[in-house]
Amino acid sequence: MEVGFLGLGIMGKAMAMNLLSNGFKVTVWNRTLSKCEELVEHGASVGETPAAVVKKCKYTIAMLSDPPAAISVVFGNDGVLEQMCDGKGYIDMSTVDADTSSKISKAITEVGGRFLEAPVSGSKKPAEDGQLIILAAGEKALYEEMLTAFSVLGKKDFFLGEVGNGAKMKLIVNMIMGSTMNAFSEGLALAGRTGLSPETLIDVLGLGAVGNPMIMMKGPTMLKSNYSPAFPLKHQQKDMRLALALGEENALAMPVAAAANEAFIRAKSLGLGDQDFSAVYEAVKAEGLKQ
Ligand SMILES: NC(=O)C1=CN([C@@H]2O[C@H](COP(=O)(O)OP(=O)(O)OC[C@H]3O[C@@H](n4cnc5c(N)ncnc54)[C@H](OP(=O)(O)O)[C@@H]3O)[C@@H](O)[C@H]2O)C=CC1
Ligand SMILES: O=CCCC(=O)O
Repeated sequence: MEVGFLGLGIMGKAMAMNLLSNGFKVTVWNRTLSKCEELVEHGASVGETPAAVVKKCKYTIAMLSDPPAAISVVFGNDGVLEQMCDGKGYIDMSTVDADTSSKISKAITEVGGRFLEAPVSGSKKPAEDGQLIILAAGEKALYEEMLTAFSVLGKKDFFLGEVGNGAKMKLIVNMIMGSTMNAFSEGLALAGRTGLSPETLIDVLGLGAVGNPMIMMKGPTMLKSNYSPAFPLKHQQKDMRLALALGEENALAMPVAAAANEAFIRAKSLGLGDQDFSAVYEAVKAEGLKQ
């Protein structure tokens, strides 16, 4: 199977690499073209533009940072739409809101193309290991044609129906994750302020129901102030913002998520946007202290 791949950030690079090592022919493009080089060393071809990739490949996957990036790669100069035509499939795996996904779907299908949104749960390591959870929605037949690729990229996929449902599910999952990370950070900070050992807190949590995989994996690195990015904090804040908008559209107040969003905004303002999302702990710890 020959696929195009647009966007070689933390996730896209690992996913494209997985496809290559599982026998797929992959043509890659990245806005910063130099990031294609490592993939080329592993057998990928390079498309000079998103349009060139779509022209060459029947199926093109995108893994881009946010709604403006997803829109610009499709609608911009030399973008996906310029070569989209009958029978070609576009699979957007970026985390965006349902409106962005629907706008892209409409434009693609109006010119005869086929569209699937397929955001993922799971971070850098699951992407490297092919253990993502894929939340697909859109054209069912395209979903079925992508199952071979999805089985390489992920450990489980869900087909959730019409375009927008994958985006909504993904935002809800990440809203819960961001809120949980904030509650955990406050717990660690409070343990420290009260003279208790944060390490012991993690041990206690690990023995009970609250010690989920995220807490047990991130806790020790947070205590070492190691925030090498797996999931950049700026993307977590984007997801909180988009989830809050989804809540508002559905008349659901979400004060816990709103407070977590504020903490991520504060962390960004402290220059932590490119660090792992667990760096919100630094912003929480700094609260109430003289900067
Ligand atoms: N990291 C994670 O754990 C997970 C991330 N996600 C989601 O996956 C997506 C990608 O995440 P991740 O790989 O971590 O992000 P990165 O920040 O590492 O990569 C972002 C990618 O988007 C590209 N990009 C950004 N802006 C534009 C633009 N205007 N035009 C074209 N390309 C652009 C970047 O290109 P360039 O290299 O030129 O900057 C890069 O390829 C996001 O939507 C994120 O929320 C989902 C699950 C897990
Ligand atoms: O969107 C990022 C999700 C990260 C994760 O699921 O661990």
